Amino acid sequence: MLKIVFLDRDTIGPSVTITRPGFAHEWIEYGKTPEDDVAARIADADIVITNKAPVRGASIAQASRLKMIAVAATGYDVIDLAAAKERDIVVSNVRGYAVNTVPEHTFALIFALRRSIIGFRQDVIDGEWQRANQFCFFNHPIKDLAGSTLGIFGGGTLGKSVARIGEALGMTPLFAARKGSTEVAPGYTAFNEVLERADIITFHMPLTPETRDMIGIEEFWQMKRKPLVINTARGGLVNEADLVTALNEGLIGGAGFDVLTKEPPAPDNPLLAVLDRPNVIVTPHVAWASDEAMQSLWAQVIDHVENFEKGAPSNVL
Ligand SMILES: NC(=O)C1=CN([C@@H]2O[C@H](COP(=O)(O)OP(=O)(O)OC[C@H]3O[C@@H](n4cnc5c(N)ncnc54)[C@H](O)[C@@H]3O)[C@@H](O)[C@H]2O)C=CC1
Ligand SMILES: O=C(O)C(=O)CO
Repeated sequence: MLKIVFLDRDTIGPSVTITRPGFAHEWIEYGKTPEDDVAARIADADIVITNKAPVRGASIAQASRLKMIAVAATGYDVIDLAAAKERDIVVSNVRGYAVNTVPEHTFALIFALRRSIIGFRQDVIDGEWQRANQFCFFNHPIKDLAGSTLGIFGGGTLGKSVARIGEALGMTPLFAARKGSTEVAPGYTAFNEVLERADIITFHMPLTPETRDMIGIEEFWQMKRKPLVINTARGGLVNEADLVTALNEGLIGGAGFDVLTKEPPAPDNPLLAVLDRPNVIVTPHVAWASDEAMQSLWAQVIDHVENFEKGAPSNVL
């Protein structure tokens, strides 16, 4: 009987019904699994399910029965793919489930920052409006999205969905070509040109060795229009210390981040020092977490596990 170990049930919201595969199996479920405990917990597993608990090479090496890793997410940066491939371990991820939730969260951050919602809300709480003695109170910038340029880095499922919403709002989406690439595919714009022209920059690509620290101080200086910088993809794409420098030096108009290099953030994360600014919003990695999306994610996880058991693995990385 196949033994299935689910490492981090608690990262999937409590509203989600955790269904199980239809074939006979042994099921072991943990609420969360610290990185140091992964190896011991998967040591005799045939199938591992993980959302964010990292399955690195050292753990894979000790898991002699491991045949499949089902990633309960689109991003698979927590898995050592090379080590899994070497052992012919199937790794499947979930695709397309976040096509509404992540773009909607992205635009929630964009709207809030572009219209200074956080600052205005605080002003009313602090009594500023009441003291101003006029029917409205201007204290923060407000800009329309219509007519603005939306720079999108990552032209897959989520990048395309963000572009569609942007177009519906009267924005001009520009898809950025890969950093350092001399060729610009049709439908894409050179990386540096997007940095220069965008009023809003948003990331929708995986974290890989190639994309880590893709945006640092050099790139912030190229952002001529002082854009809002939104990251609902992965922490690590943007260098966080440089982001804070860019905010301090006024190189960008604001930052909306759903993802950080370490989650939850370490006490020395530089972004923690600027959280109270009206042009900074950090949400706790919840862009994916609409009820609808999480339930659909779980249905895909079970499909991939069942397909693997039938000998027809799906969404293989
Ligand atoms: N915050 C959240 O809750 C969530 C975050 N995500 C993140 O969003 C990312 C994108 O998701 P999808 O659009 O569904 O994935 P996708 O696989 O459909 O699209 C990713 C795109 O990034 C491009 N890409 C890969 N490496 C690149 C590079 N070096 N430079 C430029 N482009 C590159 C690919 O060609 C592809 O077009 C995921 O990898 C995941 O990390 C996904 C779901 C939820
Ligand atoms: O699907 C993803 O990549 C997520 O980050 C959700 O956990």
